Amino acid sequence: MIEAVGLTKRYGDKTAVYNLSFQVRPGAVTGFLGPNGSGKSTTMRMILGLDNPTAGHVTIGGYPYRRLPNAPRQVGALLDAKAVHGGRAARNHLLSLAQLSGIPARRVDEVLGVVGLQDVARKRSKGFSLGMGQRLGIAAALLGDPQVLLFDEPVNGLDPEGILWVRNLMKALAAEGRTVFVSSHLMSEMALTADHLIVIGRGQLLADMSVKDFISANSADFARVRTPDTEPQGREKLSSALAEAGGQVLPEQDGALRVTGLPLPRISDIAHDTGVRLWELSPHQASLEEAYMRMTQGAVDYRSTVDQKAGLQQPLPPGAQPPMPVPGQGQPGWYAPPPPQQGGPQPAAPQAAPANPYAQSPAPYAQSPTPGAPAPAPVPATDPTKPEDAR
Ligand SMILES: Nc1ncnc2c1ncn2[C@@H]1O[C@H](COP(=O)(O)OP(=O)(O)OP(=O)(O)O)[C@@H](O)[C@H]1O
Repeated sequence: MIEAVGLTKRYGDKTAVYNLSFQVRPGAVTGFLGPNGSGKSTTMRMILGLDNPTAGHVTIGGYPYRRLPNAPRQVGALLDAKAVHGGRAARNHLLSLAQLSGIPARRVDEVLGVVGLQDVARKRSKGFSLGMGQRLGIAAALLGDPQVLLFDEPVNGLDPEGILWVRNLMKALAAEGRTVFVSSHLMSEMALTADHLIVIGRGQLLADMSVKDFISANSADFARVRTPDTEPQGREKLSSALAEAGGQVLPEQDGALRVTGLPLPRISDIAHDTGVRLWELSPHQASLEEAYMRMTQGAVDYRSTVDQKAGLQQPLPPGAQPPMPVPGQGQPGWYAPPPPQQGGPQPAAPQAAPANPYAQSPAPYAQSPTPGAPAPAPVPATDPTKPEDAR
């Protein structure tokens, strides 16, 4: 098991990871999600003892990585597939790693077979495609037959067959009782691969829960309603009637309406009463992708101006910082409407820059996983996560 407690990393005045506490348990694939620059790689490097935390600590099987007995046999990692000596043949690269860790040469041939590189084993890796490089990195991670595996973006550059192979490999490793911690940007892939999710934004924990709970906690059930394209006035009439009845109505890009807060039979009755014909009335639940977008929308460091122009993101006033998202409280956006207001938290209204957008209370789904675990680092009076530059 991997356990992080109050993990914090600062580079100068940049806080890459702040007060992160979580556990990664054996026998499951745990997905590690977060927008670009949210601190995933930094966290993985601290787990592997490649970076020292500024505060807090992280252990594997109860030990910091550097004090773990026989670490290469216990922990395998793929961090950067390009970090290989390109002039060396794939097999020689693995052989040198094996020799350093006292792993027999036959294991090298075994893992080459597992990742499907046996036919190019004697070729120099500098000629490898991105996908072949990923496979070689995965082979290196598997070399010591470790119980704990970390993969940073393992499907980068893989074709659909390669992605399926990685998915099955991760699941098989977890089914053998191993601890599998895998970062990815591909939400749809995580939905198919991971059992559990740890989501971070700007270095802070946003969610620590099963994939199923993540979706139901963050996604909103909604109805898609479509009126005949030839009758735009019917669409307007229905929108007003639905809003009057307490529904929230948002236009979809294809001209349909996205309605929350009203059950399907009620929508049907309202359409009937207003004399509007329907071409579609269908129930939907936001996907993992949508739930993730909703949760991290305020924690994205880099966003395209084109997204704003296309209405995919709420434009912010000049110089304003987006508010940090609070799980369960959606932020207005194109991806999914706010959840129905049934006594739950009210969705956040579009906001100009709050005085201190990052000084939020802990996310409701991000409690420390271990009751009685050591208290995380105290929150300093100054805001440590404030980015150096306005993005
Ligand atoms: N060695 C370093 N020196 C200074 N800043 C760093 C260093 N390493 C990371 N950072 C900063 O810390 C933040 C987190 O970076 P990190 O690479 O951990 O994010 P990430 O979630 O892995 O991003 P991505 O998904 O884009 O790979 C970023 O703002 C990054 O610029």
